[in-house]
Amino acid sequence: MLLNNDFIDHKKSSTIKNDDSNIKDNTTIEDSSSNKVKGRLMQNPNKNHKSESYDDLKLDFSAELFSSLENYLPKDILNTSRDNKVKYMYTILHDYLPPETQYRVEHFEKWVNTTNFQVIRPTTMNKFGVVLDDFGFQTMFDKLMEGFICPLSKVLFAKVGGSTLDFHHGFVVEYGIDKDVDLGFHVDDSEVTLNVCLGKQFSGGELFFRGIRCEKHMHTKSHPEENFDYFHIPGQAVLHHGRHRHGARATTWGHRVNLILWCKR
Ligand SMILES: O=C(O)CCC(=O)C(=O)O
Ligand SMILES: [Fe+2]
Repeated sequence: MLLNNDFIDHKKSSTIKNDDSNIKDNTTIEDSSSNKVKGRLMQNPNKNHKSESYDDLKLDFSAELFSSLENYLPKDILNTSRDNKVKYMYTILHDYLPPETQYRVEHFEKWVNTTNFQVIRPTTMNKFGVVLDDFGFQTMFDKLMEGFICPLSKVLFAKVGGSTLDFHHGFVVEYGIDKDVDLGFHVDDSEVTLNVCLGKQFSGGELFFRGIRCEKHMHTKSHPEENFDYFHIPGQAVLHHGRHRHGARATTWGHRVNLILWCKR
């Protein structure tokens, strides 16, 4: 599942009210006249609903994501125009992944490196990068996991309890000159992983995937159809099964910073 980021000005979202019960989350949305409204998703998808296609729109997040999220819209939004649904969903997505987050993460990473502050490195494989959960990101990650990753994982990663994720390990990884170069072949210590490319300019750094395996079969051969390279693009993210074997190729030029959220239960 790929997620992406460069579209509508969410402040233009119109005021939308609804009184559905069975509400998953209360996200405050600000419209152009600064009225506070609630953007909400249902706890369970509407199974009888056939989602619209959003392929023809130039969206900030992938069209597929909008089609999936549509099933979780409250009834009174579900029956409105496609434009209205897009605005409503976009506002919720924007709230969970605000662009400011990217700057906060980068700033924190720089501060750690310039002050030589002692931090726990995210995994035994990284010499650079820092764990963010302990530095004020806990609530934001809780919200991101609960309101955004769980609904998607419930559908995409049901076998590993996608909807019951309740623990996360969030960190940034950094690659480039004087930083890490690449990342070896591994599986994550997670059920589901969100990997967001924060920037900046770089060459290389592709993720190579080699099929899902349990711990015991981690080193078995992959089949050709399991081999897949994912090219990072700043502002885009990939959500993958934690046991999907992968690694990151060398960042051959520039500076790459990614935000990783390992979600567990
Ligand atoms: O460098 C990347 O984008 C991947 C990082 C990763 O796989 C991890 O930290 O588990
Ligand atoms: Fe990983």
